[in-house]
Amino acid sequence: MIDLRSDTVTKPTAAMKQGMIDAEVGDDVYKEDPTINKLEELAAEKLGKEAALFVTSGTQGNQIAVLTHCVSGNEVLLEKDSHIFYYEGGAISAFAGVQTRTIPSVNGAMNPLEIESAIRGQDIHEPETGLICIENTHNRAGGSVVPKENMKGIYQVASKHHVPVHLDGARLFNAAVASNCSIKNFTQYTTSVQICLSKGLGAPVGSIIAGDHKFITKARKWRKRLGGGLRQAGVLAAPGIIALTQMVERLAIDHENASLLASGIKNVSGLEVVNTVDTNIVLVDVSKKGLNSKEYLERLKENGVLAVPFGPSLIRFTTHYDVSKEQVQKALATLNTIH
Ligand SMILES: Cc1ncc(COP(=O)(O)O)c(CN[C@H](C(=O)O)[C@H](C)O)c1O
Repeated sequence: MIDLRSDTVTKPTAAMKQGMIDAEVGDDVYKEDPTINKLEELAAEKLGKEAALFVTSGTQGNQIAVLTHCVSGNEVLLEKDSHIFYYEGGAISAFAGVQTRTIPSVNGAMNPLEIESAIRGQDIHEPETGLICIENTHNRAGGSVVPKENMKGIYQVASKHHVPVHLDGARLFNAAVASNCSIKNFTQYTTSVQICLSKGLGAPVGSIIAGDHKFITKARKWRKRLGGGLRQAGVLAAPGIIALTQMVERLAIDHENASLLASGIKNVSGLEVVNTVDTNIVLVDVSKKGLNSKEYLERLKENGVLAVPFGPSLIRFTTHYDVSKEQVQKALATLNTIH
């Protein structure tokens, strides 16, 4: 099977597995796991923040950030197709007791003026705006890079109104590599940031959230309340260290493979690439094949290629560490055989 469903399917490298075996461990609830401490220090430095916290997933990281920034009854401004809104099971309301107010975007970039006009709280009838969330790269926009200038504009508006900004940076390293710039160019315009170790960076488990010391202290308590207190989890932090130190630059290969896939699909009749391929995601409209996305994916699976539905006639291909250029070329040959 050529698995293009998601970069979440990446398996740990041999170096990561060896690191897991060799990891020095301790009880992280007492902050005594040296490998987790090393990962958190490394991540904080790379993200340009005072402190960081190792969490079990991007969803947990995002939800802990909302719980830490907000109080129940707050309103959270976020992009209308963002992961926090679209894919986290309503956790933002279930756990934090906040309401969401979605903002449209162009390829994930929301208009700072539209955000400013949505900020509320002065009137007795209104909820206070507790948080503004950005997503970069933007998954449902096709892995688009949200320009740092746009993030700067949003951060300036948020700061003027004393509202924190949380960045869902599940694929932020993809944005930095695609933009050929330091990740701090993006994180400088955030109060807190979540990055995934377990997607394109290849770690088996986990994410990092980062912010100032006060934020991370509160976030650590929220993680404990959610049953996320880790014990000898250095065995999982070790591959995370390798992810941050050895797996970033190679994301460019995933981007090249996505561009190769997209340009090949342009020659397949009945298929239409609908996103500008900034990073490792290709969105394809299959409606001209006379099939819906689920039917088309079934045909694909029968022929050894996996992808995911992204709408009634839209499918998503995601390139990653475990799919080679040759496998992308094989997948293209398969796409040419499906009618
Ligand atoms: C932008 C963004 N933020 C957060 C998350 C959540 O990360 P996890 O909870 O899966 O670790 C994801 C995962 N995205 C997954 C995928 O793309 O296959 C699915 C949709 O949940 C994400 O794309």
